[in-house]
Order: sequence, then structure tokens, then C-alpha cells
Amino acid sequence: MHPELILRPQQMKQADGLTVASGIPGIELMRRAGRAVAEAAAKMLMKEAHVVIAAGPGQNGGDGFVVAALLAGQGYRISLGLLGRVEQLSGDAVLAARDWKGPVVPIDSLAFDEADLIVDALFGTGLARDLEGVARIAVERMNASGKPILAVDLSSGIDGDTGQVRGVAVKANRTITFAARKPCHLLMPGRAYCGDVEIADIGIARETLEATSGRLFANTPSLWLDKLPRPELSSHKYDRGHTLVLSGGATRTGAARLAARAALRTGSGLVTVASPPEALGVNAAHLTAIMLRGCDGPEGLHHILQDERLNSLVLGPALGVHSGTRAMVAVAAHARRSLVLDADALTSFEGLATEVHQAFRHAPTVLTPHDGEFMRLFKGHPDIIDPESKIERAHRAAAYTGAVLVLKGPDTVIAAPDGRAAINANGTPYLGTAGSGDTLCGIIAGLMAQGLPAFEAACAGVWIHGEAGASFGPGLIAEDLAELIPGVLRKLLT
Ligand SMILES: NC(=O)C1=CN([C@@H]2O[C@H](COP(=O)(O)OP(=O)(O)OC[C@H]3O[C@@H](n4cnc5c(N)ncnc54)[C@H](O)[C@@H]3O)[C@@H](O)[C@H]2O)[C@@H](O)CC1
Ligand SMILES: [K+]
Repeated sequence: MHPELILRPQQMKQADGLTVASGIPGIELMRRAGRAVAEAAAKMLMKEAHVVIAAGPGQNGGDGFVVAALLAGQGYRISLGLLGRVEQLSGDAVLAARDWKGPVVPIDSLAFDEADLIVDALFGTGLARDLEGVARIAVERMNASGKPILAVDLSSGIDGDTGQVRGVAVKANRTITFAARKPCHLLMPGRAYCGDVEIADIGIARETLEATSGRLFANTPSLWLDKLPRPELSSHKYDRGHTLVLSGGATRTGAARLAARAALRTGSGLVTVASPPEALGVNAAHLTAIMLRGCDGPEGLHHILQDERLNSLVLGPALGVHSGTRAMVAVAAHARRSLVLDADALTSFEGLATEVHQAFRHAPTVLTPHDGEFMRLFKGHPDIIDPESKIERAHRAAAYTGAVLVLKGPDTVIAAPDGRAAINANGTPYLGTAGSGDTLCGIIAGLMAQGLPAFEAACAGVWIHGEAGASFGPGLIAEDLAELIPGVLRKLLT
């Protein structure tokens, strides 16, 4: 099973170029692209329906002309409006425009409210600036019409690389993209603007896509399923790792137990909560299968980690924002175990990112900040926090720290220091609930305890967490999540 490749706009352009160089003419690729869109449109339409096509000045507009000619040939009523003039078209769009025998009207004279379907072929991967003037008005009129919209390649106005809105963007119901999804189909808000996305094969070879993709993937099970632990008949709990979760003080113990239970449900053979002495009582009152040990600060942690069998750690949830937490992180990093750092373990380094520069390169480490934690941690590092692309931000942070970055959100990005990255899209807004992140830490640590490498554990963890949340829906609380993990694992493993 191939993992699903994602191509950034520049990479797609390169893949198109290589394909043309290999002997398939550009106009042939454009005709195939247009045919795929026309087929999708026909499935959405009654006979003799009215299709209004908004064509842009570049090759995305060229695709629009192909769609117009094909649908007209099938008896649909077509109105085609162009942004700019036919004489200004260039490249393959010139050839595509010649195939269209009907009238070309200025885009501002199109009656979008009279359409049964709007085809948005204004801009694709070549969008270079914010939409203004006539283009902006056209998009606003399309959106205001309330008619179904089918986008060619991506919603016009969305930046293909970052998924950000450039001024204004088409709210498409459906998008047909070519050869591979682009980041904007998974990153927010682009994902919401593109609607349901379908990938059409236009004959660009898998090898060409692999050679140009820069190892960016959609986070689907094909990326990590073969590495997911499957216990052997002869294996016992000691073969399945031992996760240690650090607990906060007496009134802040729940987060650690959520993480611990998730690690156990994910298959970690043993799980121990390491608790400050004053919180031992409250932790003991709530733990059964999970073990408990006293742990007094960084020295206590150092002492516990003399036991080599503790191979995976979770540090951060409810530990407190202070130098003691930083010292614990230093002890954990020094111990070279698999490590998941979240919440207070990250925020304790606010403005002190230089202290974690390359700190995690010696052992599998996963950092799981949401945007706020990310900004705090890398405050004063514009090279890391400023790029518009979430993928780029995660990449740079991973390269800087030597850890795998899980930059959380509705479009979580997972990036490894070696350049691999994945975008997750199976989450649900219901996961935005207290303790949800603690559970995610536990799942990732539980997978690393069983031997999954950090990047695969982070990707699998994020996906399993998303799937568990989506399977429950409304009313989800963090306590439910660990109990939903077995159902997700069962589907993956059987
Ligand atoms: N061989 C290829 O490269 C193929 C390309 N295809 C299509 O080609 C598209 C990419 O084509 P292009 O690179 O020409 O890019 P686009 O068609 O997305 O847009 C570029 C054009 O829009 C103008 N433009 C950019 N931003 C603007 C703004 N804010 N306001 C007004 N004008 C703006 C540019 O000056 C240029 O004329 C893809 O999205 C896809 O639809 C497909 O036909 C498949 C094959
Ligand atoms: K488009």
C-alpha cells in the first residue's frame, strides 16, 4: 500500500514539467484534467442543465475551456465568462480556448444565480496575490448565488501551499484536483473551502510524484500501518514496553491519569504514574491496572530512570510552568528514552527555545504543542514562527529541536527532523475538550513504548486519537477517549 503523497504547488509544476518532458504534451494533460471535471459535473446535473463557468487568465482557466467544450458536446447549456481577454491567454490555455466554439463573455456579466452548477476555473495553483477588483467581485457573486459550485483543482482564492484565504475565496461544494492533493486540500481553512475533494489521475507517473513530493504525506494508515505493533502469541507484557507518566501536584493529577490510561489502552505492556509525594494518595485512589511510584522532582525522576525497562515517558500535562519542570525535561532528555513533551513542559521554556536547541536529537522525542504553546516556545525565533505555511513552521521547529513536531489543530501537522511531514484530516471539533491532548500524549507514548519510531508513533497516535473522537461525536469527554481506542485498533489490526 502506497502512502498518499501531497504535492506543494511548486512540486506539482515540476511534476507536470517532467511529465511533459517525458513525451505527454501539456495540452493532453489539460484535456485529461478538463475531462475529469466534466465527468464529475455531468454526475451532478440533470439533462440540459445550465452550467456557468468562470475561467481565469491562466491554465486553470484553460481547464475551464475544456470543460465547457465537453459539456456543450453533451447537450448542456453553457455560459462561459473569462477574467481578462482571450488574446491575453498563454500556453496550453490558448489551445484549450480554441476547442470552445461558443461565446466568451466578460466575467462580470455572468449570471451565477441562473446556474444549475457553477464551475470555478478562476485560479488554481498559480494564485500569486490577494484577489481584488473584478476577480474579487466574481468570487463574492458566486458565493452569494447559493448555487452548487464545483472547483477545478482548488477553490479560487485559496493559496494552494498554505490553505489560507487570499482576500476572498470560493466556497466550493466539491473539488476535482489532479494527480495528487495539494496542502490546501488538507490545511484549514482551505479544506473547508474546497469541499469534498476527489483526485483525478491525469497520467502523471507515481515515480514522478515521488521524485518531486519532498516526502509530504496525508496522514492515512498506509503511512504507518505496517509498523503498528501486533503482539505475538509468545509475547508477554514485558515485551510491550513500560510507559512512565509524570503527575502534577495533589490538585492536578487527572491529566497524568488520562495519559496513562491511553498508553495502557494503546498496548503499552506496563504503565506507571510517577507522582509527587503529596499526590500519592489521590493517585492511588484512582488507579488500578496502572502502577504508581513516588517521584520527588528532577532528582526523583533521575533515580526512577535507573530502571532501564522504563522506555517511554510523558512529561508536561499539569506539571506546572516553572524551572523545576525544565529540570525534569533535562533529566528526561539526558536519559535517552522515548519522550513525549506537552503543555507545561513546553510552556516552561517560553522564550527559552535556545535551551532545547538540538536537545532531543539523541532519542525519539515528540513535542505536541497547539498553536499557542508553539508561539510561546519559539518566541523570539521569527524564522520558525513567521512562515505562513504550517508545514514549514513544523519543519523548522523539528529541525531546530531534533524532535518530531506535532503542531495540533483541526489540521494537525506532524513533521520530523529528517524532512518527512504528514497532514492529518480525520479529527473532529468534538476533540477540543479538556484533557483531549493528555490522551493524545498517552497514545503516542504507548506506541513508542512498543517500539514504533517517533514519526510513525506521532502520525499513528494523531490518527487513532482523531478516529476515536470522530466515532463518538457529540458529548465526547476525555475520559471516553481511552475507552474508544480498542475499537479503532481492532479495525486497523483485523
Ligand atoms: N501542465 C500543467 O501544468 C497542468 C496544469 N493544470 C492547471 O493549471 C493550473 C495552474 O496554472 P497556472 O500556473 O497558469 O496558474 P493559475 O491558472 O492558477 O493562475 C495563474 C494566472 O492568474 C494570474 N493571477 C494570479 N493571482 C492573481 C490574482 N490574485 N488576481 C488576478 N490574477 C491573478 C496570473 O497572472 C496568471 O495569469 C492548475 O491549477 C491546473 O488547474 C491542469 O491543466 C493540468 C496540467
Ligand atoms: K479553481
